[in-house]
Amino acid sequence: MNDLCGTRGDDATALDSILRIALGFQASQVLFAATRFGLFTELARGPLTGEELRLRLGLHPRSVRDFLDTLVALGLLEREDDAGGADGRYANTPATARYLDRNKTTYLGGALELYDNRLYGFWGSLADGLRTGKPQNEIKDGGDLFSALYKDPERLACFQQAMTGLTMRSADALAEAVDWAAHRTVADIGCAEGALLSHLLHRHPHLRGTGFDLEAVRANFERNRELRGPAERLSFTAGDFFADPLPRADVLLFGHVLHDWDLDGKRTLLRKAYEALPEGGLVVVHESFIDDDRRENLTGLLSSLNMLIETTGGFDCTTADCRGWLAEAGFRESRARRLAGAESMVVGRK
Ligand SMILES: C[S@@+](CC[C@H](N)C(=O)[O-])C[C@H]1O[C@@H](n2cnc3c(N)ncnc32)[C@H](O)[C@@H]1O
Repeated sequence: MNDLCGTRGDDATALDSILRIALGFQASQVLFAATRFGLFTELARGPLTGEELRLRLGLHPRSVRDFLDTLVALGLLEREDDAGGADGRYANTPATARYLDRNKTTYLGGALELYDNRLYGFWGSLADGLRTGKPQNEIKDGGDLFSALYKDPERLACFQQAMTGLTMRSADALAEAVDWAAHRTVADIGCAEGALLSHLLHRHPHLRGTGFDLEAVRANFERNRELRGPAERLSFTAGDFFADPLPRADVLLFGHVLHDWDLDGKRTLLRKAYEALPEGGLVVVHESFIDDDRRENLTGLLSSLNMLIETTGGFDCTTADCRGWLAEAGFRESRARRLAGAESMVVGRK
């Protein structure tokens, strides 16, 4: 009989990997707590001993060493041990310095705050979602995700910052993967704060850009434009992409928008993009597309389950699915390409 004391080496590895998945919530909570305490922002000023950090963050002495060394083991902090046996000093890694310091424009913490405050709890009822096919968030009893989120300015701001942090992963890759020199105008449909547009316009000074999103987003967009610019080439158009025509531009971007909607919604948006584009114009869809074999891109697959939790009909798709819908909408050619990490894009040419 195979009991825990008698597991062989390969069984133990298999068991470890099951346990790592089962206890994944522990690592999430360690990262959420560190973000909530502002630990990475504190360390952005320079390395600190465990005791210095404890005092700055107002933590109890009992588990602080375990907490900090867990972050080291997770690859989220570095620790330099003092040769003389005194307290080691903790420092950010290059990645946590870049993405988890609240004072940097590359801060991803908005997304972590969203996962911590909203998704962590909602995912506790994934099984109910799988049984009923219904969302498990604020719209559990009906309604639209964005109207629900945007009723509360704090939740709106948190969601928008999260979107910025997530989408900026692909900003450099997008600036390079499209032949921008052949186009003069770009509109980002469902642009959120518009950080991606700012980046593209700075990288390509001949481009003019329009952000298109719900009226509720305007103030955040304008604040972000003041921060990042370029104000003279970047405008905002308020509208509802199902009820209103899309803005006319040479290139239309859809970032993490298609996956929010059911198949009819996706097809409608691509058809409207076709209508708004000139001959030779491009539609660029970028999100965590699932790999065509539906085995590898765990981020894309989990994102699709997240659409079950968050929306009434949304789901993530493969690049092959998206290219098929582009062909149906009339686009004469399309191509797919990896961007950064789990993100890819599909480009269709009218
Ligand atoms: C998941 S976010 C993606 C934001 C951004 N494109 C990105 O990649 O991070 C979806 C965006 O679509 C906007 N949106 C939702 N419904 C909309 C509608 N009916 N018309 C226009 N924009 C809408 C939301 O306000 C939000 O900014």
